[in-house]
This record gives sequence, C-alpha cells and structure tokens, in this order.
Amino acid sequence: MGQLIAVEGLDGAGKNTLVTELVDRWRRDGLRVWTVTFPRYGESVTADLAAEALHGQHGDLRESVYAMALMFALDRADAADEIRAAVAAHDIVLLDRYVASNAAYNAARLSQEADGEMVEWVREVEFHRFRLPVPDHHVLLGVAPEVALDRAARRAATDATRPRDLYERDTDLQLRVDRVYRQLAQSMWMSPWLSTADGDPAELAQRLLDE
Ligand SMILES: Nc1ncnc2c1ncn2[C@@H]1O[C@H](COP(=O)(O)OP(=O)(O)OP(=O)(O)O)[C@@H](O)[C@H]1O
Ligand SMILES: Cc1cn([C@H]2C[C@H](O)[C@@H](COP(=O)(O)O)O2)c(=O)[nH]c1=O
Repeated sequence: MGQLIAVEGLDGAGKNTLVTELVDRWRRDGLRVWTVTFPRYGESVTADLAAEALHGQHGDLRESVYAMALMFALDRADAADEIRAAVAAHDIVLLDRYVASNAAYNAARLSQEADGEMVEWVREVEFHRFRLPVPDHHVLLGVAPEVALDRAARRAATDATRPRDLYERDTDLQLRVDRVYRQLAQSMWMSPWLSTADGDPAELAQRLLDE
C-alpha cells in the first residue's frame, strides 16, 4: 500500500508546480508515483460545470455554496475507485487539491472557521457517505496570500487559457481561505499536515518520506 498525500493551498500558491517537481524527483529515485489534479477538468462533467459556473455560466449555480461544494465532491466520488487502485499499485499517490479544498473554500465563503458546520458537512459527505480514502498526509503550501494572488494574476496575464475565476478575483475570500487552511493544518484535520512556506521540493520530498 502506498502513501496517499494531498497538496493544498490557495489559488496560484504553486501547488501544480510543486507536485510536478515532487513527482519528477520521486520517479527519478525509482519510486512508483501516481498523481491526479482536482478538479478533473475535461474528465468530469461536474468539475467542468463547477468551473464554468465560476466563470459566469449556469445562472445562479455559483451563488449556492452547498451546490458548488457538491459539484466538486461528485467529481472526487467518481474518482474514488481509481484512487484506491492507485494506492494499491504505487508507492506514492499525490493529489493536487482534494477534500480539504472543499472544506477551506466553502467554509471561507460562509465566513466560518475550521471548526464550523461546513467543514463538518464536507467531512461527513465526502469521507463518510462517498467513502473517499483519507489522505495519510496533507501538505499545506502556505505562501503568503499576496504572493499567491500575485502569481494567479500574472498567470492570467500571460496565459489566455487561465483567466482568473470568481474565487481568484476575490481577495477577501482568498484571505479567509488562507485562515481556514491554517486552522485545518493546526488542528491536523483528518491526518497529519506538513506546512511549507516556500515549497522547497527537495526538503519536502525527504520530509514526507521520513514521516
Ligand atoms: N516558487 C515559485 N516562484 C515563482 N513563481 C512560481 C512558483 N511556483 C509557481 N509559480 C508560478 O505561479 C503560478 C501559479 O503556479 P501553479 O499553477 O503551480 O499554482 P497552483 O497552486 O497550482 O494554482 P491553482 O490552484 O490556481 O491552479 C504559475 O505561473 C507558476 O509558474
Ligand atoms: C477541488 C476544489 C476546488 N475548489 C475551488 C478552488 C479553486 O478556487 C477553484 C478551482 O480550482 P483550481 O485549482 O483553480 O483549478 O475551485 C473548491 O471550492 N472545492 C474543491 O473541492
């Protein structure tokens, strides 16, 4: 059985960059690594509908916090068997965003804290009803919110395929998401959390293997 690791953080924090570096590093070291990014755009209808809602489509769908959370959760529920099979066949399964994204963003949308109703609802729906595997570790890429916001803005300016969505344009929301993420990490929500501010892949790769 491999280790299931979820990488979390704000929009533009650098999760995808970090995950790519960790995967390359571990594969060079001969480890069997499997990875997936959530939302699974292009593979999951509910992921695509949620993204389209965050870019202004589908009427008032985006206004319902619970509906948006459910769309992202259904994407993961559909991938649960694939994740379980990957854990059985690999040394490391690395997830770029997972259930904690739903907890952090939707608690933040409702101005709740990590010990509030939304985080508990996400836990109950995703881990209990949908039976999603619980990560062995979470990694919080906790770069300062202003850095993440700046990276997301620069990416949008240089990559026409990545315009900022509703959440990425909402500075107050990102600040609240950051707060909930730090609370989730502090309380070791669902499993141990490693926090890193700069995402040094060499150091992080070793820390995760040492755990
Ligand atoms: N350590 C870094 N230093 C400077 N720029 C970085 C760093 N890591 C990532 N970036 C840049 O910041 C932008 C966002 O990075 P990336 O796409 O990896 O973030 P992300 O957390 O996966 O974002 P999202 O959740 O919004 O998809 C990219 O343009 C990337 O090249
Ligand atoms: C997986 C997931 C994501 N979100 C939020 C986080 C982002 O602002 C958007 C889209 O994700 P991306 O990394 O920018 O592609 O959706 C969420 O609220 N709940 C989730 O489960």
